Amino acid sequence: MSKKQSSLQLMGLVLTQKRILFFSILAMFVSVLIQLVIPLIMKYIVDQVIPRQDFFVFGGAVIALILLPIVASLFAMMGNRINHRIGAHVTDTVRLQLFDKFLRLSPAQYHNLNSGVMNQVIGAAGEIGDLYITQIVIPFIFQAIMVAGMISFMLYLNVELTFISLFFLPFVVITSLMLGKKAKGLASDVMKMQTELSSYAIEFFSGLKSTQLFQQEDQERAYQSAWIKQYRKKRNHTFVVGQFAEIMGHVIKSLGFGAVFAYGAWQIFEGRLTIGSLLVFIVYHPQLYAMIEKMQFAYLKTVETWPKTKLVRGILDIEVDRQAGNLIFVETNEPVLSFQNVSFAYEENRGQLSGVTFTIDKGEFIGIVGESGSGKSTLFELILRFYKPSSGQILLYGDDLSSYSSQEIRREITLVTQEPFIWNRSIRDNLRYVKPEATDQELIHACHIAQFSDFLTRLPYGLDTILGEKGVKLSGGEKQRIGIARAILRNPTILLLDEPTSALDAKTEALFQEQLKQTFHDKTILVIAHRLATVKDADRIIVVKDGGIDDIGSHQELMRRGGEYSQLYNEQFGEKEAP
Ligand SMILES: Nc1ncnc2c1ncn2[C@@H]1O[C@H](COP(=O)(O)OP(=O)(O)OP(=O)(O)O)[C@@H](O)[C@H]1O
Repeated sequence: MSKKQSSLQLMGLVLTQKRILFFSILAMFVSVLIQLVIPLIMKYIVDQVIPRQDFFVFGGAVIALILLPIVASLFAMMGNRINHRIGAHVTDTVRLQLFDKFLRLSPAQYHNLNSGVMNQVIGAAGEIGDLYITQIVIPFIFQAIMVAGMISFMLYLNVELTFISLFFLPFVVITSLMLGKKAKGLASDVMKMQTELSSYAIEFFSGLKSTQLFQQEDQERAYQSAWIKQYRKKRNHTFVVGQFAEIMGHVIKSLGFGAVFAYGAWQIFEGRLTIGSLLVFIVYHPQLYAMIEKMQFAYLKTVETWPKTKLVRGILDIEVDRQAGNLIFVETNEPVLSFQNVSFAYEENRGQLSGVTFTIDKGEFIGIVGESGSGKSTLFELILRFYKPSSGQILLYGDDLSSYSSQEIRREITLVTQEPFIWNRSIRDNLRYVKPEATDQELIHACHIAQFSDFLTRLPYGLDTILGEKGVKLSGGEKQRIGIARAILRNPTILLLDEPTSALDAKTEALFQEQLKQTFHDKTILVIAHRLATVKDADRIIVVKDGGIDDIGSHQELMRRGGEYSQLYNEQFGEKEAP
């Protein structure tokens, strides 16, 4: 999507409210018209009613002068209320659009985003809708109408005096443009600092234990205090720029007012202008500049809001993969999973896989081993389509993985990681997260296979026990068993296990494996493990080395060949125990 299209989207959101926008414009227009008419009534009183001493008309005109501003402000209020509704609509819609986009980002995309960006963007959506659209964009339209109306009336009354009044206008424009440039740079710096703080706030509590353990409280405090100091400096600078714009506005307005008054008086002396007309100019001139000041403010705010609008647009413009889809894997005689000369790198020269080729048949139990950082988890990331291979093909039942949507793939393939994510909700909710319609019986059955039942029965609130943020109230092994129970509930065609039992004791792990093989006897299971005992009984073991496949075979075959696997095995169990 091009930038032009997404910026149109924002205005498009305003236009979806065109019915109420019409009433807002109407209300503001009536208010503007009344305000423009008031000085003309004053002119009429001064030039015609007072000289005629017509007290009846005078009384009526004075009542109109009192009532009209009240009516004008009522209409303005009505317009503002509608504008707020439009702004709220824009905010809500943009927030939801952003959230939908966040939900669809791939790891490659969100790893590049700072974690504070989410806070910033959600806040920015509020600013764009509530402040920018409501208080800047829509009022700007009326201010422009009002300025045009005033200038037309002024020209009609006296051309020379109008030009004198407008003489100072270019100065306002020049100051705005100059200050706008400065304000834009400052706003961008302020936004970057706010994003930094949001990220820091997110990390702060996760890292607090380490901070205390390594006694780095002073360092954290120093970081905060440096941030506060720098932030205050930038904010002060922004404030000074704003104040400078205000002062310049007053100076220009006063100079203009003096010039209009002096030139108008001189024209009265010469009999070329009535007192009433000068009165109109005296009222219009400050009003005109007040409107222009507001437009200047709108410009500066637009410039200030620009980095945030750009950020929101940037997020909305990120292209995401096709997510939805209802294709079902059709089991064929083809291997369930096949890597054909697959290569991939997260970043240039980082985390490379190259020329990976292997085939897995339905119902196989496959172990994956290799040194830390060799690329084992990356294989799973590619299977689940969190990343795409840079070359080669991954086939599912003979079809290229790219012909399935990510939803279709993740419906059939499930991953259990070493540290499953736990929500600060009950055990029931954490389990049902993967299958909302699961009955308690199903949950208990899954917990039984995951060797979690004993723990569950010891809890006073059972499935209703709340687990704390990120599962802080659970041990590593308990968290892993929740992860395993979730996978069992999903009942996938292919189960990927990435060190799912690393925190379990050997006895519990053996019990779990036995249960797993029984329950998933017709499914394909791939297990990554450092502890070779976990995969020793697998049908085949894939040995990964430096981003490539070193060897594939059963435990006995690999031991006989005496390669990387036998070395790893001997390191763990000693030469004596090797078969
Ligand atoms: N998101 C990422 N961006 C950049 N590089 C990454 C990313 N994730 C992993 N890597 C790199 O890719 C390489 C392979 O990582 P991977 O997690 O697949 O290894 P592994 O064999 O599973 O390691 P371990 O046994 O320690 O879990 C590593 O060098 C790692 O630093």
